[in-house]
Amino acid sequence: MALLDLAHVTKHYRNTRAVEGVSLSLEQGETLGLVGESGCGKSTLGRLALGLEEADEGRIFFRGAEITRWGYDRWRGLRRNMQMIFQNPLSSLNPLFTVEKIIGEPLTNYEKISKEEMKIRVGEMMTLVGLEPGLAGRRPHELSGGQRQRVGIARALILKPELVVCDEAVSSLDFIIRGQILALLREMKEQLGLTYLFIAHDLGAVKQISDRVAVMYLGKIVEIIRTERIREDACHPYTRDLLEAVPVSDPTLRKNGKTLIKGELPPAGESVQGCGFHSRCPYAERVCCEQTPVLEKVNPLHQAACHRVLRLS
Ligand SMILES: Nc1ncnc2c1ncn2[C@@H]1O[C@H](COP(=O)(O)OP(=O)(O)OP(=O)(O)O)[C@@H](O)[C@H]1O
Repeated sequence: MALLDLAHVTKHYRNTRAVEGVSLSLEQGETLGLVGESGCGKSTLGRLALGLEEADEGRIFFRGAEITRWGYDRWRGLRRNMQMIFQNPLSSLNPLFTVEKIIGEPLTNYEKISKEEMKIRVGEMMTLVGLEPGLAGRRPHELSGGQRQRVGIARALILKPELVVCDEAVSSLDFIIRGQILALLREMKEQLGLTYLFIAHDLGAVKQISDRVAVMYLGKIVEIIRTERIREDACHPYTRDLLEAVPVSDPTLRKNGKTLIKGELPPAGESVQGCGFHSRCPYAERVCCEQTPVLEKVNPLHQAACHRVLRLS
């Protein structure tokens, strides 16, 4: 049984179709990467998975139990099992709190424990994520970017959750620190038996940590593929474009989460007839402008939503 299942989940904001009929499963212990350009709906999908947003349509299951319309009290019980690691720790960590208080806060919210026990558990967690004990009394602005992200990770993991959504968790870090934090996330996953939904606009980071990759475009999943086969087998033209954009080592070529893909995204909220990618796709044919392709199996471990690919396979 999957740990998390999303079935035909849709979320629209007033003018924006953020998530459109997405179906996804996360197996216990896997890391599923979710990649796509800024604004394609990745964070909304992550928030829906954690019950931080309510779906307009579709169903969400955790360990087979439907949680789509759970009220606050039932969610509170489940939420300790589901945590989030954010992109910008400086804005997600309370600037007035010490490291110890930030990491210990979920414990005081969910468990009745003494101050001494809290200190011990926070100390253990700090050691686990590679933070010196001497940093316990510091505040977020007194830490480096990498240390702050370690604090965010420690806070997310202190309740020993099962599912962790990492939302652009390494995107604001420089290359070396990014590698260290990815290594830490991998290590924590092994030690604590975690399952990750790893969200990023950068396929390079996603590839380094994920078992499978789900590619999102304009609120829809357009391809799901095992990471080890992505270079060889990825067949959706959008995924191929993302792959082409990966090896760019010159940071000036990749800014603000934008890839080097040609053409513009249709305006947010605009309903697109046919395949959402057709206006940017070099292979688009008439059918692509008229009919929306659905996500179908290319083989048992690979799905794609593309008229051309499905006709050729
Ligand atoms: N609370 C909200 N109210 C209105 N529109 C929203 C809200 N949250 C997200 N959106 C819109 O929904 C779309 C998807 O946003 P989302 O943040 O999920 O995308 P994303 O792929 O995570 O992009 P980014 O990496 O830039 O955060 C965007 O057009 C965004 O402006």
